[in-house]
Amino acid sequence: MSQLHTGRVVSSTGNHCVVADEAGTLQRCQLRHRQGARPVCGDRVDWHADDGTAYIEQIHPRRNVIERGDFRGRPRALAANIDRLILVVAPAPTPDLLLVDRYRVLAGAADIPLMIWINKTDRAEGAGSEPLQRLTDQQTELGLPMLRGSAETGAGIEALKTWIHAETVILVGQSGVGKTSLTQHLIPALALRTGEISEASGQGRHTTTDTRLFPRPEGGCLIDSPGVRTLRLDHLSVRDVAAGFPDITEKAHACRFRDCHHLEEPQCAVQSAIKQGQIDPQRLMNWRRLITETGGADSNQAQP
Ligand SMILES: Nc1nc2c(ncn2[C@@H]2O[C@H](COP(=O)(O)OP(=O)(O)OP(=O)(O)O)[C@@H](O)[C@H]2O)c(=O)[nH]1
Ligand SMILES: [Zn+2]
Repeated sequence: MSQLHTGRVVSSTGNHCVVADEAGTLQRCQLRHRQGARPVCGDRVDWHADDGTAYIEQIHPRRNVIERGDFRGRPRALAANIDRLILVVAPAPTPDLLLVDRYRVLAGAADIPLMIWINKTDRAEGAGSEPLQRLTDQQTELGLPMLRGSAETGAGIEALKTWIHAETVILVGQSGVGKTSLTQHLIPALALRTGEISEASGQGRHTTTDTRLFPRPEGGCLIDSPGVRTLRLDHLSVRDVAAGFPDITEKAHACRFRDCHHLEEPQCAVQSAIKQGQIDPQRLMNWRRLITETGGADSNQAQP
């Protein structure tokens, strides 16, 4: 048997994938065994060449994996062995706060720290919008990291680089917020296609259609992922949702009823915290919605 090589998956279609070695040399590989886990972006794999074809022999155990629900709600792995999830938002398109909460839950369930990067600070449009303000207030109240800047002007990028340093970081978020532009800015040698509308060709926007990992010259890796409209979390548990809402979960301990739904029960500590401006009422709405989606015991009463 020829030599066994080890590398990191930079892109995958399931049965086929591209693997990078330490030096960044790319190798197209295919799966030897069709059963079992499919390699995803960020996986470490062993491969070896056989009759001119490179085969994946095994996927190394994953430190963590980001899974989202497919159209039927079944979990689908998106990326593995991630150090940090960067949720990119922008003044425009308007931030979707339910989507933000979905990502907070997803990151918590995979045990990956989440930070928010507010992009396009060079643009006036939408800069003082209510959703963006709410989002930053929430992030501050939750004590979670947040940075801002521009992939266009480079503002704030140095601070972002300090955060990323040698980590494997995935950029996620709505379409058009600037994930590919940021990737481009952080790895200038790349020539990626961003959602610029080409006047000359009139062909409209190019958007990212697959998840791809790019090693950074300074160390670490950046994963660019396609923009999403929503994120299904049916495969997660009520406990995962609760962990994504520490503000609500902590207050709920002081509710009079242990099974309080934080609706109109007397002495509800969550409702009091909302009245005192300590919790954004939208967080409670999103909590209820996600608890229902994950099939919580509360589901029949926790309808929004
Ligand atoms: N003014 C300004 N425009 C930006 C900035 N970042 C990205 N854009 C523009 O926003 C548009 C969308 O950028 P992309 O990088 O393609 O966004 P994306 O998040 O990768 O989008 P998808 O691939 O669809 O998920 C492009 O026209 C970019 O030039 C920024 O910081 N400032
Ligand atoms: Zn309550």
